[in-house]
Amino acid sequence: MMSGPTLLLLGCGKMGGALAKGWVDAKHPPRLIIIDRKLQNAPGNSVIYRQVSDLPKDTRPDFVVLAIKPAASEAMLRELSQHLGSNLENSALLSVMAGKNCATLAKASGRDDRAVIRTMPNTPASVGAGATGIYFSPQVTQSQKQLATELMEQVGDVVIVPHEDDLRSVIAVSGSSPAYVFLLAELLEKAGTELGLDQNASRKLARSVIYGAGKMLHDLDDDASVLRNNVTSPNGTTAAALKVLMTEENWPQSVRKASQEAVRRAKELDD
Ligand SMILES: NC(=O)C1=CN([C@@H]2O[C@H](COP(=O)(O)OP(=O)(O)OC[C@H]3O[C@@H](n4cnc5c(N)ncnc54)[C@H](OP(=O)(O)O)[C@@H]3O)[C@@H](O)[C@H]2O)C=CC1
Ligand SMILES: O=C(O)[C@@H]1CCC=N1
Repeated sequence: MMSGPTLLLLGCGKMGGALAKGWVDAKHPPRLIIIDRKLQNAPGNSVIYRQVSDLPKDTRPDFVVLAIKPAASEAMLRELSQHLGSNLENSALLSVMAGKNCATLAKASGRDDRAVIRTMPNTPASVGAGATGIYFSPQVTQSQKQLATELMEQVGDVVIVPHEDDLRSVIAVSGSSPAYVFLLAELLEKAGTELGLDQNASRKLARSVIYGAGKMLHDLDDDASVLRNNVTSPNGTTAAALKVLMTEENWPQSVRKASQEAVRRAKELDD
């Protein structure tokens, strides 16, 4: 990695906190300055302030990382640009927010031509196993692109997308979807207990299978369908179960509809 950037992280909640934890635990941790109302969320080696007005005025971040709710972002950026003045001149914005496009964020930061890196990470970043989609606005320099890519690669896999709107599809595929996987863990655990297993045993098995299947998908090159077929003995138990799940109106339709709903909501948030 090039010399570590200074990050000003706005918001250290679920996503900002996951990134901060991932970065602090990474091989080349960036210098982390955090603004969050809940002061207790800062991981070790970072500096935290409760609000923009507490930040030293000579702070010169390489990246302002926006991890607050989209609705709060413009006001916070306006306040930051007034507070830091010319010290914000060369900073790029790095948004992880599901909403607010590059142009809106640049404008709120006081410069229409501000470099904006829009990303869509996910909470597995907290354990270095994240997946992030990145879009670079035309103003982002080559060295900013490299720094931002390396930064997100420290907490997982990175995909760079050519169009800003592609980030909505990234939200559907990897931003929101850890929640579906956690839901699957909940449902498997519940099904196991309903079938008579002790709850702790069911919980352990459900969590372990998702980890194991995830590790195979991560470590092996085989298509997911090949891995699925390897489990599916002809006329066996898996075939019987998949007959239910793979019926068009069950998982295929549900996953398609859920993805479309995530994209619809992302469009609403994206003004
Ligand atoms: N959660 C996820 O899995 C993902 C979230 N994102 C994006 O990340 C962003 C944040 O989401 P998430 O982390 O879930 O939300 P959280 O509410 O958990 O985190 C936001 C944090 O910022 C703080 N905050 C907000 N405004 C201010 C302010 N003006 N001054 C100081 N602190 C402030 C909040 O404090 P308080 O609670 O007191 O308001 C909170 O601690 C969203 O834009 C979302 O789209 C992207 C990918 C995945
Ligand atoms: O639910 C949300 O809006 C955010 C974006 C992706 C995951 N969480």
